[in-house]
Amino acid sequence: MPSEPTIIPVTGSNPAENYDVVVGNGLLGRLPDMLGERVRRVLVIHPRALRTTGDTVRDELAATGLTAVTAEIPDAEEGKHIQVASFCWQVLGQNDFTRSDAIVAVGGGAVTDVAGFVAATWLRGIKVVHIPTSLLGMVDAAVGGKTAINTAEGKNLVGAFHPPAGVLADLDALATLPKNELLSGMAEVIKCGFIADPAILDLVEANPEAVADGASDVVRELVERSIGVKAEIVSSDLRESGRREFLNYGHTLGHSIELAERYQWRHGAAVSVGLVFAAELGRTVGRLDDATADRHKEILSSLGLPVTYRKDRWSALLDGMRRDKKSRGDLLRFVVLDGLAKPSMLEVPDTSLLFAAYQEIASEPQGGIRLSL
Ligand SMILES: NC(=O)c1ccc[n+]([C@@H]2O[C@H](COP(=O)([O-])OP(=O)(O)OC[C@H]3O[C@@H](n4cnc5c(N)ncnc54)[C@H](O)[C@@H]3O)[C@@H](O)[C@H]2O)c1
Ligand SMILES: O=C(O)C(=O)C[C@@H](O)[C@H](O)[C@H](O)COP(=O)(O)O
Ligand SMILES: [Zn+2]
Repeated sequence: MPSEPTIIPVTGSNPAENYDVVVGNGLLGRLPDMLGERVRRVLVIHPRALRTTGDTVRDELAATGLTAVTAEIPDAEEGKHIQVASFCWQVLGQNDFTRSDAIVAVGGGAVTDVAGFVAATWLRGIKVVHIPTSLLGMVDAAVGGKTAINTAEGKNLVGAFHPPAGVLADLDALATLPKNELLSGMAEVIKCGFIADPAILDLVEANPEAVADGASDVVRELVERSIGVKAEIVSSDLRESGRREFLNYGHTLGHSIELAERYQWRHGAAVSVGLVFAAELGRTVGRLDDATADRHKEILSSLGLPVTYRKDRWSALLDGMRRDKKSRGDLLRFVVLDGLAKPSMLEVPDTSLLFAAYQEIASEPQGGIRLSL
């Protein structure tokens, strides 16, 4: 017997920004209702790797009488490029998409980010529904309305806040997700554990095998708890004027590593190192206790996620971190913990503090683990 879906509501400052994140199995039949009655044309954006899934979604929509077309885009970070957005704008234009039409994103976080960006910009904003197919997409990228593409200078440097009309997190998709991708998504799950819901950490530590099995009840509970953390935070601060910054825990260094690695590391792998760095920074400035700081390295490495980064890249990493969105002028700002589930901001005018924390995670150049396909 398939279990009932769980519905996690996200609210905005006006009712047009309210939507549901549905978690469960076999959810595709809910898509037409989520799109709403006025939609006539739908563009399904998917990566090459998920052509069959994209076609299934298109056919399902066409069977309900909608005009449904697909746009196949490059896989992973190669999709988060201005030329890919431009290609999607061209498809929308050639198919006469109006303001009452919609986009459906089918794929991992890279796809929901770029498809969300296309939806935010086409005619200054049309509806988007996300169908995340990776763990990371389900627990993080598809929820909250941040959309983005990368530029040569860094990660997510161009984007908009554009909440979806709904999210279908269909756990059946995890059946084909490679294990390293599932574990990469666990970095964001663990982030949620450290910033807001320590029960997540207990669950991961108590169930090492189930965590690596996308069909397990433990994974479902982790998905729901992580979405719960994100939904609660973005409902109170969609445009990141305050506590939404806490969701960026581990990302200041993480994004800089992704750039330094020319996006050959998965986001979750880079965030894993970034989380350990942020914990060391918290410890270095005397805010975070040893046990909680050490727990970062222990739990992430128990999943095979990387917790060190090559020591010869510091200067490039520092350069990349200056372009982090939390920076203000010359001032670098980091999310640190004052204790478990007590995130706060740390302004760092003196980069020697950062260098000291970096020494705690620095390894010989061959020491990094590559979590890419
Ligand atoms: N907008 C946000 O709030 C937010 C939050 C977190 C991360 N992100 C972004 O999300 C991206 C990372 O997302 P990701 O980890 O999903 O990476 P991804 O989208 O690059 O997908 C990883 C790989 O998994 C494959 N894949 C996805 N679903 C699959 C499935 N069901 N079966 C088989 N293969 C599948 C993809 O084709 C790709 O090769 C980054 O660009 C990151 O910046 C955005
Ligand atoms: O939703 C948020 O806010 C986050 O920071 C979640 C992050 O996991 C995510 O990677 C996000 O895309 C990072 O945003 P950015 O503003 O640092 O580009
Ligand atoms: Zn992230």
